Amino acid sequence: MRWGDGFIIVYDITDRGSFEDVAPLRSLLEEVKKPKNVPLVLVGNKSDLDHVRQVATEEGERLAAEMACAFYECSACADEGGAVAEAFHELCREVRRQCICTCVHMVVNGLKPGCVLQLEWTTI
Ligand SMILES: Nc1nc2c(ncn2[C@@H]2O[C@H](COP(=O)(O)OP(=O)(O)OP(=O)(O)O)[C@@H](O)[C@H]2O)c(=O)[nH]1
Repeated sequence: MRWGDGFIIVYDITDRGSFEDVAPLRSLLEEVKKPKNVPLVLVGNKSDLDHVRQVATEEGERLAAEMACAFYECSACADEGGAVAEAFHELCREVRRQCICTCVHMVVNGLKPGCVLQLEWTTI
């Protein structure tokens, strides 16, 4: 988990336990990936199984708002609306936004002596 410019946290909308694991997982990410504000997208998977849903869409939206990240519900099995691809595209956009913010911050505040600037992202 030490490598990665951005992360998608996926829970299963039919499994409340997986939703409850999101917040601790996010805290762990923030701890491991310093500085803060890791580019993140929250995804509720298995939206085709609405009849056995245990997590409401609004709960996912609320958690994403608390985590200040984008939120999608999708189905890996029936991705008719293209939400899976959109979640990945949004993560790439967020990585770019934060990369630009880091550059602006360093230009405004100056590079500290001995500071190593490593910027990298992968084009998909
Ligand atoms: N109906 C439905 N099934 C899915 C979806 N995504 C994954 N699955 C199914 O869920 C099962 C577990 O999928 P895995 O990819 O192994 O994921 P996992 O992390 O082991 O997930 P769980 O076993 O559900 O905790 C498989 O049978 C998948 O086909 C989805 O969007 N909709």
